[in-house]
Amino acid sequence: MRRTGNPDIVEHRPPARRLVPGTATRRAATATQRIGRRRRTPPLPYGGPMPSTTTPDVDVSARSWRTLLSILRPYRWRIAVGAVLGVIATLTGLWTPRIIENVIEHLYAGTSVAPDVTLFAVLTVVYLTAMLLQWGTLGRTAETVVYDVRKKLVLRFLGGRVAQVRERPAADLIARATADAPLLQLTVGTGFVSFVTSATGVVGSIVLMGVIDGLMLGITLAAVAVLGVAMGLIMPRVGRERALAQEAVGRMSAQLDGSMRALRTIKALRAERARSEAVLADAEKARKHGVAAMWAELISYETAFGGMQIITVIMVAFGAWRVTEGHLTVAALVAFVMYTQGFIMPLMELADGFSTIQSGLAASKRIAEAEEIELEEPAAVAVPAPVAHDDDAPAVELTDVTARYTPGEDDVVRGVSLTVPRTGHLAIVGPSGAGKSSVASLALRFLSPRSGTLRLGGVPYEQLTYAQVRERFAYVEQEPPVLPGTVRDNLLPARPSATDDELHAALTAVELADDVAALPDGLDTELVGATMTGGGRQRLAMARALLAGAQVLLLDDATSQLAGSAEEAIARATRAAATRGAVVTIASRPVPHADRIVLMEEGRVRATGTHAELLATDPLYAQLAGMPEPVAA
Ligand SMILES: Nc1ncnc2c1ncn2[C@@H]1O[C@H](COP(=O)(O)OP(=O)(O)OP(=O)(O)O)[C@@H](O)[C@H]1O
Repeated sequence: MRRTGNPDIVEHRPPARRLVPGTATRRAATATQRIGRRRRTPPLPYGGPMPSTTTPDVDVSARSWRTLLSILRPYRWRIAVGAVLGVIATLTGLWTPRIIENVIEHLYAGTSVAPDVTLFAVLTVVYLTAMLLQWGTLGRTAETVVYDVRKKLVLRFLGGRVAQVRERPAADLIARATADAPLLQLTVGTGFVSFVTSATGVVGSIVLMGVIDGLMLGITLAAVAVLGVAMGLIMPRVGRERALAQEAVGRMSAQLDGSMRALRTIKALRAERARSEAVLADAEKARKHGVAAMWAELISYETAFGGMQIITVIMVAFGAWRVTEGHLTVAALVAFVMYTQGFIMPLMELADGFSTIQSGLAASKRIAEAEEIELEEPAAVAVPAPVAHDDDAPAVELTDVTARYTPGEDDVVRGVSLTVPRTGHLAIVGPSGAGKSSVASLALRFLSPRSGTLRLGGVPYEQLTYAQVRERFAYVEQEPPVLPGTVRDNLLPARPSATDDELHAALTAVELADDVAALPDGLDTELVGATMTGGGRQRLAMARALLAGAQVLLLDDATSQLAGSAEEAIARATRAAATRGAVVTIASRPVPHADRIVLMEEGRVRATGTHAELLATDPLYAQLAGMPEPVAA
């Protein structure tokens, strides 16, 4: 398998195997072609994003090995079968020079070459069959490894703890599933297996060359040892430079992702050039390390092939002398030179396998890092036991809850106690940073309390699964995003069984029905988040929340970007929802129509009351309302 420019496309190609050292298969992969091919289809590192927030780290530690082996363990038998098939193909190819030797001998002796030709044909069939099976087995396995790794990562990213997922740049995580995973494919396809088959080829060639002429083998091995040392010095540099290029491309992708998200701000600041330079600085580093890796690779191949050509010339000259001295037949010399020529490819495959495994190690290290994100709940809790909620208990109850986002940092919610009744409208109001959204995060279990208790319908959160908690809420987050897909895809997750009429009713409630009807494909129009107004996204999210019909409608600044009739429509819908269940709105301004208001400041509940009560008694609330402070204060 070879890497192509596209990180997701990895060309399947069996490791160059030797049917005949120096013949069709062998010649097809001469040094120049190999280098040329690499140039045309550069290895992934230069083409795919590989974000990392850490400093470049090319550590190939025992831990990386353990990780790589544990990722590949489930496929070990299939990889072993591939390796065995590769060994069979290699051993088959090893006999070819001996057959040629026999053919020449028989031609000199005037005897029939039919048995040799027949054997050659049989070995060719065996070789082709083994290659076919090896390619098929490894290709399939490699694709399966990538799929399984991607599946694990996607499930972890979407099923992981919110705080842990959010603290990592999204582009970084995405790259681990998209760009790192295919590197394992290469490791399966060419890495381990080419190690085994190449070693077989090298050992087999040595044995057969020794059978032909021990002295010539000795000289060849001495020369190859010198070459091996040179290659050993150069090849690790290839791996190092590749990894550094991967890191740089990764940082570039994170930079570009952030800049694209802030496109309008960047343009308004006329900062396009500065941002482009910041992105391209990493692109330049990737280019620099890519070129360094290419040169190291080029030098190693040039050294290997140049060296082997020199060895071959020496062997031809030395062998010719041995022939004239009567120590060797011409046929044996031909066979020996063929082995010499064919010797280099397994050696280079060994080196190639080494650098491929290094890339696989780097990739598995990053994949393992992503797998450190803890899942909210193990798969075993997929079918939770039913819970008996107390019908008389409040919808949600927080008792003396304290929480923080990062261990060692300040608490952002401090001893908060509040009750959300089963029906009615509760508002949580406070200045920016007061901890209002953090309370919502606690209620939705995006954040875990450090102390205190949360209850849902009288049942402590610890006795509920995350899903059991969240099914009771319909949530509109601050600046809600558009989900990938159509209008319908954006609504149905709230109630998969909803009919078109129900979808239209929800859209009508937020005054979005006419806009959707005007779209080219109505409900089935693909939405592009970037082209939707903030108000449009809020109304769509509100429609989704209304459709869910959950017990608690939790709205975090849900109308901040709305005005006029749309805002009034949502206020109407909210009032209606408050008669059926609980509505909790979070706002930084007073909410006059709420039944009860909890005023928060610096993570604490500062006061509780109705709008009129707080307006009359609390200076902060009055200040938020833009009114003069109460006289009593
Ligand atoms: N994911 C997070 N990681 C770390 N700290 C956070 C995180 N989210 C919020 N905070 C911090 O927690 C504190 C409370 O923030 P929170 O968003 O809950 O306040 P808020 O009252 O909702 O403010 P706003 O109205 O501006 O959204 C702030 O100091 C904020 O910086």
